[in-house]
Amino acid sequence: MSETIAATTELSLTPAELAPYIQHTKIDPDATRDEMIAHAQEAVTHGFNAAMVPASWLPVVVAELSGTGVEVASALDFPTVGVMTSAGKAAEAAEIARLGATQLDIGVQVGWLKSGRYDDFREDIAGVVRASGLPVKVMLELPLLTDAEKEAAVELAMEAGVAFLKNASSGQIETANPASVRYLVDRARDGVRVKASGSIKTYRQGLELLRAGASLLGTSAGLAIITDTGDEETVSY
Ligand SMILES: O=C[C@H](O)COP(=O)(O)O
Repeated sequence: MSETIAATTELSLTPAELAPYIQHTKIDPDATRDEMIAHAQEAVTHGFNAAMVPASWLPVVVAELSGTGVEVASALDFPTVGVMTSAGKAAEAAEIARLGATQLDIGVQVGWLKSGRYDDFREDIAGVVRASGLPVKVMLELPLLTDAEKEAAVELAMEAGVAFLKNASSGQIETANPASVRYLVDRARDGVRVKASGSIKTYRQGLELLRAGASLLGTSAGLAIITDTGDEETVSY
């Protein structure tokens, strides 16, 4: 996995050099077996950090990526994000690990946080960390939270043992932006790192997020990003 990048505006990478930071994501519900295999092969060909795929496609993708060094990531309780029971999440997490994923993204129960159920919120995440034994990336859905809830969510997630803090699950919640990345980077400790996610579509956008301190970029536009020459493109958040 890529090393943490110190937040710096000096970071200079070509579009192709962003590949080792990109989690190449394919979560379309109608993706076919051939498309999932092609997706895995793209991850190898272009040197992406990981192929991120639905759990139901893990057997196919794990077989395709065996011995390549490309991480196989999956997500549970997605795209609904957070609403499965804690027991259901833990069971699915164990199954995802058994199927050969090497990383796992998970939603959080935002409503429990907002209801003050902090112990339940933490244990919901911790149960997945324990059951999977995998590095867990927690999707915090920052725009849905008040300032106090953001502070609590970050702290409780780290207490639960996550490996990565992630600003949001998708662009429907938040377009990944440097301010959210810096917010998480400033609070991450004990080796916890930050994954940026949500409508990352251009090279310039990806580079800005890495400069803000993100260690990984989750995106379904990996191919477009590494071939993007749009230096002049402006990014609005
Ligand atoms: O973590 C990865 C996200 O699901 C990426 O989705 P997106 O490219 O549609 O924003």
